Amino acid sequence: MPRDPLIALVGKPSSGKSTSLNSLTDSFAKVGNFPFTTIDPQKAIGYLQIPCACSRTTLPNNAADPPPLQSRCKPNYGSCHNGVRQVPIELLDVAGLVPGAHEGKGLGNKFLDDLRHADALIHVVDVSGTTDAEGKATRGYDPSADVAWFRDEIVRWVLGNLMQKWGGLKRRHTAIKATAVETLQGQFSGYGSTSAIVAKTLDQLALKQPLQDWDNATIERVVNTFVDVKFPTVLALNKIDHADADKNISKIARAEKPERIVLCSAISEVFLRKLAKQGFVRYVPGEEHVETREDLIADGDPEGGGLKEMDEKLRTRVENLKDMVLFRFGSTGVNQVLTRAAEVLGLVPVFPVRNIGTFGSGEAGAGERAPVFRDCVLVGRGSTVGDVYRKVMGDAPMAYVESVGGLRVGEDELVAVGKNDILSFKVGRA
Ligand SMILES: Nc1nc2c(ncn2[C@@H]2O[C@H](COP(=O)(O)OP(=O)(O)OP(=O)(O)O)[C@@H](O)[C@H]2O)c(=O)[nH]1
Repeated sequence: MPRDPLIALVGKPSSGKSTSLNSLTDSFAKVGNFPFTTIDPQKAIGYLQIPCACSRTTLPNNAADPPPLQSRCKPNYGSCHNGVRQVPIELLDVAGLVPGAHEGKGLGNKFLDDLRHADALIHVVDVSGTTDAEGKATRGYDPSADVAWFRDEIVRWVLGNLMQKWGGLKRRHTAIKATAVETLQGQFSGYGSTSAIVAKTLDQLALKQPLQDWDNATIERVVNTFVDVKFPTVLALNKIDHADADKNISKIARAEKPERIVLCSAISEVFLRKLAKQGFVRYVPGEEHVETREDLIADGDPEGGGLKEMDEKLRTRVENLKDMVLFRFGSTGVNQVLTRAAEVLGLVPVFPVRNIGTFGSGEAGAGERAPVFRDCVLVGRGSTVGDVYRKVMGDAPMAYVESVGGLRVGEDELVAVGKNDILSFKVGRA
């Protein structure tokens, strides 16, 4: 059965991992329950924001069905507000990595061990340049170096392990006439790899020589590509509120693909949520607008929305944060970090419903209409209808699967956003 996707937060000490994790997990919007039964202390629950199926669907044969489906969207897990759904997703908090980790420096081995479970990484980079490679306080450090050495540590770890065994592995490969995918997967399964991941790695390289003829440079290319395929990474350039951040952001942005980069200020998000909880501001996580009592009074509400008055110091901090982060960058960026990680991972949200005619699951209360789209599961790119069936229904025998309009879909069809992503599963004999 496909397991739930897992995104790991990684980075050197003091880059802001804990603060980022807090800002991602302490969602003060009412988010309800989550579906993961065993929570280990290293895991936390984040909420991925996606457009909900309720925002794009009307009931078949009754396009004008009142009330709109959005008002009846009641997720079992997470929440849905105005068609934006927050879907729970597991995050892994990984120990800080320092250069030399592949030789066991710092918490190196523990870090690399933890990494095996991750499907994608969020690399939290301190873009202010105020911490050195080991996380010690400094000024003027170049954080683009972190991006390079960090990946290099993972590559050297995998490469080191592979080279130790290469001689024997090559002999066995030739003796049993294995394919390159079989031989490499035998070595890479320990990193949570699958044959599909190894096959994709080799496809990308399109190597001409057979495995037994690979030279060291070729093996290194294979490992580099494998690391990119197995650990797709988003760079969360954190601490953008800091005055020194701008020049560092430009340097990294010039060297990296734009889709890999997200700018964020985790501390600003944590601060705004705290102020909102304490009743000083109105703030919806992830949005540009922060409203204070003064703002609301100026807008004509003499009660100032019931918000508390801030002292001069607090007011100045909030105004600075608006200028330095929200106006300049549009938001604190933390929600986009997760959205981008889900994108690089190619996650597809699928909505299983009991009744494909009404999109409902469960019973309506007296005088109420049945709730819709109660469930949403996240599956990886390339997942089939059958994969989702097994994830949701386990080993129960499949009779058939229906998509919108009552159309039957085959087990091998791929699920994709807007296509076969609302499904109803029927158990039993076809
Ligand atoms: N200016 C600024 N400081 C931040 C931001 N995020 C975190 N910090 C500060 O950076 C320092 C380190 O943050 P942590 O979240 O503890 O970093 P960490 O990566 O978890 O550190 P370790 O636990 O040592 O691995 C703290 O003093 C935070 O307040 C940010 O967005 N802006």
